Amino acid sequence: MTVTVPSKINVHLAVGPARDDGYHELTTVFQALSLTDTVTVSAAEESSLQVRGEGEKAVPRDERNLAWRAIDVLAEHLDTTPAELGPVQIALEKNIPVAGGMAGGSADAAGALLGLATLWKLDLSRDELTRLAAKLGSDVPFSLLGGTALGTGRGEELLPVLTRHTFHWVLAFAQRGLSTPRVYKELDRLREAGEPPPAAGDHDVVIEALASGDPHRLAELIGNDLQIAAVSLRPNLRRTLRAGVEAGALAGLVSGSGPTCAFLCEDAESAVQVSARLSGAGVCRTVRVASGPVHGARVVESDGGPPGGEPPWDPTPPQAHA
Ligand SMILES: C[C@@](CO)(OP(=O)(O)O)[C@H](O)COP(=O)(O)OP(=O)(O)OC[C@H]1O[C@@H](n2ccc(N)nc2=O)[C@H](O)[C@@H]1O
Ligand SMILES: Nc1ncnc2c1ncn2[C@@H]1O[C@H](COP(=O)(O)OP(=O)(O)O)[C@@H](O)[C@H]1O
Repeated sequence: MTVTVPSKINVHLAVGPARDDGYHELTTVFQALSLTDTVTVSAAEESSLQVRGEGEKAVPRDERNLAWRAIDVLAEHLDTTPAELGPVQIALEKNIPVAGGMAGGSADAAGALLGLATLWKLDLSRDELTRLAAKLGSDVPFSLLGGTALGTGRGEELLPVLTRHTFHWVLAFAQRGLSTPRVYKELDRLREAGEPPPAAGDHDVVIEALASGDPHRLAELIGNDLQIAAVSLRPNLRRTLRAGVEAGALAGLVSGSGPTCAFLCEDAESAVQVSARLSGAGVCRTVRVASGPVHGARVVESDGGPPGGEPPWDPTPPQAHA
């Protein structure tokens, strides 16, 4: 059973104060991008986890791996044990940077959940799968859903946003990842020390700009409250952000908690040009071109049965209005 899962960027990320449970209340606009991980799950004699590709050495191979934890979450939901469900082999083909603010671990978790639910022919509704996804992490429900969505709560409460237009992005991967909790803590620290002005404005206008399909309009509105914290921890991100715009992008921002920088480009051709210039600028480890929105976790190859091209749920959930 093979599942592809998108990465994400937050075109808008407004961070509220820390809650009693340690999470921050968010208003965010997610967009799923064409840079994807592939998760393959199969019944095996013995359980195993293989990881190949981008950042493979930095990915945990034990029970800390989010894809692996999907087994425990499914077993708990079914009131059984992983041993009862049977040994499985999980293989991750990674393209999404590890600890890069693009939800790579979340993507693998969503892919494993969908893959295992399909492999084991579990009768789970979309809502059930989404609830299980939220147990694995705040971003995992979005990795399942994909597209463009408004996220609230800790990021797990989603309202899909209808967008007919494709946007073109250039992604600058950094040498090393950044820890998400560390970046949230740094924002708290900066706020205690003097309240940096919010970078993210009003989400409604961002959704309108997405609906208009006009990248120039969107470029003026993208913003991420975590950017100042990521830049405080990695000051050289300032140079990367500047270099993307100098290379011809309309605007750039840190993706989620960073350190990946995402640059919005006028069109596909411009994205290729910007990526070539940015590669030559020597301000990051790797440059990739991606577009969005794309669909969420999707079974692309199943053993025996027809490929489950669409998720096994109602494809038209309620939508936010632009
Ligand atoms: C910042 C964001 C923006 O989409 O993405 P990434 O940069 O990680 O991709 C997310 O909020 C990351 O979501 P995710 O990576 O799933 O986080 P979780 O595993 O749920 O939480 C990890 C830790 O991040 C902090 N956290 C996460 C979400 C949130 N709303 N408030 C928080 O303060 C908490 O310290 C938590 O213990
Ligand atoms: N399948 C996975 N792929 C990548 N990282 C994983 C995975 N499972 C667990 N992790 C852990 O989660 C951390 C955050 O990873 P990731 O989801 O890639 O970044 P981010 O939260 O910045 O989007 C990593 O540093 C790694 O230790």
